[in-house]
Amino acid sequence: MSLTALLVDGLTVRFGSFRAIDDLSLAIDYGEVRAVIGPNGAGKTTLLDVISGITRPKQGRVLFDGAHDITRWSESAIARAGLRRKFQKPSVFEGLTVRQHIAIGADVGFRSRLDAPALEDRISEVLETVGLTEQGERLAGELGHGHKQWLEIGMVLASDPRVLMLDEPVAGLTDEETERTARLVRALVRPDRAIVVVEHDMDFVERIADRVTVLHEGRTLFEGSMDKVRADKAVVEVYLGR
Ligand SMILES: Nc1ncnc2c1ncn2[C@@H]1O[C@H](COP(=O)(O)OP(=O)(O)OP(=O)(O)O)[C@@H](O)[C@H]1O
Repeated sequence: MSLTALLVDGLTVRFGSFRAIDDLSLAIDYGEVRAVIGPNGAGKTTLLDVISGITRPKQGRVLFDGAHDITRWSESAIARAGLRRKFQKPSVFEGLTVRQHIAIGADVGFRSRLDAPALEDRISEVLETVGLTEQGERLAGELGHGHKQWLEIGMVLASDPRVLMLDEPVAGLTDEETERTARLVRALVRPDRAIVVVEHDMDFVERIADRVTVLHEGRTLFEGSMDKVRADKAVVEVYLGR
C-alpha cells in the first residue's frame, strides 16, 4: 500500500474555454482527514466529480494507491475499488428502513462479499458508529435531516471505503448535529483510509481536518493546518474575510 491515497497530478478540467480545474496538483495521504475549502466556483465539487469518475479531465492524472490512474475508469469501477462519496443532498429511499439502507451499502460496496451473519454484524456495527442503532427499523422517510445525513454516511461506510468523500456533510445541520458529525468523522479515521471533506463551515473544518487545501479558481491557493489557513492573507482576502 502506498502512503498516498490520491495523487492529483497536473489536473485540468475545462467546460468550454473555462478552466474549472487549472493544472492542479495535490496529494492526500491515508490516515488523514483533508478538508477542501474555497469560495463558490473554486472547483471543489468538480475535483470530487473527477475523483469519483463523473467528470473526465482534459489533462492530468489522479493516481489511486500510488499505482492506478483512475481518470479513465468508470464510476462503478472507481466505487468498487473503494473510493466512495456521500453527495451533498441526502437522497434516501423513503420506503426502506434504516437497516435496509446500510445493507444496501454493505452489499453493493463491500469488497469481500459477506455471508448473512457477517452482514448483520456489519450493519449493527455501522449503525452503532453513526449513532442510528435505535432508528434501525424506522423508515428513512421519517428521519430528520441530520439523521438522513448520518444514514448516508453509514451507507458509504458500510462498504468499508479506502477513500471516503463527503460533500458538505453539515450543510443545514444544527450546531449540535454539526458537533456530532465532527465526532463521527474523526471516528472514521483509519491508517488505511483517506477522508476528503468539502465544506464551508470553518469551525467544523477546524474540528475535523488534519490538513486543509484552499482552492481558488481551480488552483491551490494555500495548503496547511487550519491555524495557518486562517492566518494567510491571500486566503482571508479571497475567502475567509468575505
Ligand atoms: N457541467 C458544467 N458546465 C459548465 N460549467 C460548470 C460545470 N460544472 C461546474 N462548472 C463551473 O465550474 C466552476 C467550478 O464549479 P464547482 O461546482 O466545482 O465549484 P465549487 O468550488 O464546488 O463551488 P460551491 O462552493 O459553490 O459548491 C464554476 O464556475 C461552475 O459554474
